[in-house]
Amino acid sequence: MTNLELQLTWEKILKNIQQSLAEHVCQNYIKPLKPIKLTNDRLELLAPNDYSKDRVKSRYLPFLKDSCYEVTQNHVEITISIAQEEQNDDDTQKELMNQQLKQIKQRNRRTRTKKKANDLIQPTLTEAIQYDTAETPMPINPGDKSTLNPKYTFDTFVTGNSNSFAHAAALAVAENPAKNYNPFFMYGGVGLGKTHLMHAIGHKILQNQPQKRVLYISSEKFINELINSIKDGKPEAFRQKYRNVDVLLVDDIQFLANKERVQEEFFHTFNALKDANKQIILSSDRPPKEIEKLQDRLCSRFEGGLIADVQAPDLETRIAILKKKSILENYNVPDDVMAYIASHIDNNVRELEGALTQVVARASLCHYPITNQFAMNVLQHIAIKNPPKQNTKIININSIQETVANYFKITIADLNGKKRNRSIAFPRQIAMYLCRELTSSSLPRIGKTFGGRDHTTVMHACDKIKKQYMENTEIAKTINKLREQINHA
Ligand SMILES: Nc1ncnc2c1ncn2[C@@H]1O[C@H](COP(=O)(O)OP(=O)(O)OP(=O)(O)O)[C@@H](O)[C@H]1O
Repeated sequence: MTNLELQLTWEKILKNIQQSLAEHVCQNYIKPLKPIKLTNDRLELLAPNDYSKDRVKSRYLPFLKDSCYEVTQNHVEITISIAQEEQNDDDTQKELMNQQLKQIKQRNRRTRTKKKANDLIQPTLTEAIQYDTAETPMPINPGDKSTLNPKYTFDTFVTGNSNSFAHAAALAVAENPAKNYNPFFMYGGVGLGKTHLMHAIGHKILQNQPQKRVLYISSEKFINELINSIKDGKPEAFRQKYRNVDVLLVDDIQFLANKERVQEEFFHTFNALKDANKQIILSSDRPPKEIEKLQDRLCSRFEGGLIADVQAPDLETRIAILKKKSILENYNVPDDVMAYIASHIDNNVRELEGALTQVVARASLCHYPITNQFAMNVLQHIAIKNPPKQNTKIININSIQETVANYFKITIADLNGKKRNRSIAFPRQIAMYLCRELTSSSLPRIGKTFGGRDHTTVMHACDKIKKQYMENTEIAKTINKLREQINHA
């Protein structure tokens, strides 16, 4: 089982257990558990501490087992251990943070007042330690692509009205670094492709000039390295690294807001690179003027080059992005499903791609065909912020039974009854299959509604109808018609 599959299955288990346990129990004891491994007979979980572990073991294990069975159809043993390392990591980080804070305070006492040192360094240090305490500046070699994501190139970037200017500007910078547009500053909302374009510029420059030193870095990492270089008493290593590159790309520069000491250092790095005719590329979630407490001298430097904004893509572009992603990832997703997803997630490409991945992963995990209805079910769980805009009918086991019974001119009592002749058994199996496909009901729940049948009967019906759906066009047509009626009746 891949990590993604494990996460998806765990999500389902969580969803299922919410029906049986109080919300505060789920929130406090079940959700903090982390799935490590799931096999046919074993689920390994990590609890955040001893207390949680004991509580879950003594009170909630049967619920976890039941939910696991409902989702996987396997009876599993559940083992819970404590996230020891994370605990240790936390302690170590706190300890390290205190040490670093102490050292920096001591050093600063020599040159600044104690109050100023605290004001300037403390927020930076605390923030840096949240990310990584082990960042130390390593110089970048000519032609080194290791800081670039190979997937983020101009070839894989889809253009539309929302990003055509940023794309054209990025391409111009990549073709002629440090000529006309220096710095190049991109801004826009979350998940709209700024990072992608930055990496694309890096790749293009290295493609044209393989000996260039190109460094992409998030501002968090930049801050970490700066803190560590101060802590280790090696500010030169930091300067060497950043001032010797040909192209410096710093992502999410808005995180420099409020961090005086980091801004100071970045100001000198910026000047050194600009003076040496090196290209600087920056991204932010807002224009320079709107970055809080950004020194005026930095703000005016950021505004001194080319600024491009990236907007949320329109529907056509969103569909094109999903098509591109499907080709790149080898997904087989019908056009109408991509259009459906694109019409429901409209302001974040990362979420858009995430939705596509979820639909594909869940379909493959549950062996369902990818249909609009299936996508709708998945999106209901993940697109809470962007609820489906069109009127969507409530579909449940009863409404499916009603449609199927009408279609085959039998009664709901027949579907739930004991008769096993083909004129009843076949519609019953189709109805079970559609319940599995169009609702999030578990096999046991479907079996129970269909006259108290066992979950294995439902499983058998679903497998059988699915096979026939693939092999027999008449049956496929019937099922498609029924789906249509269930969705629009
Ligand atoms: N126009 C596009 N064409 C193809 N993929 C895109 C496009 N825009 C965004 N993406 C994809 O969407 C995801 C998020 O994009 P990216 O990380 O570049 O966003 P961002 O603007 O940097 O967001 P953040 O502000 O959160 O860092 C990436 O996987 C990226 O490849």
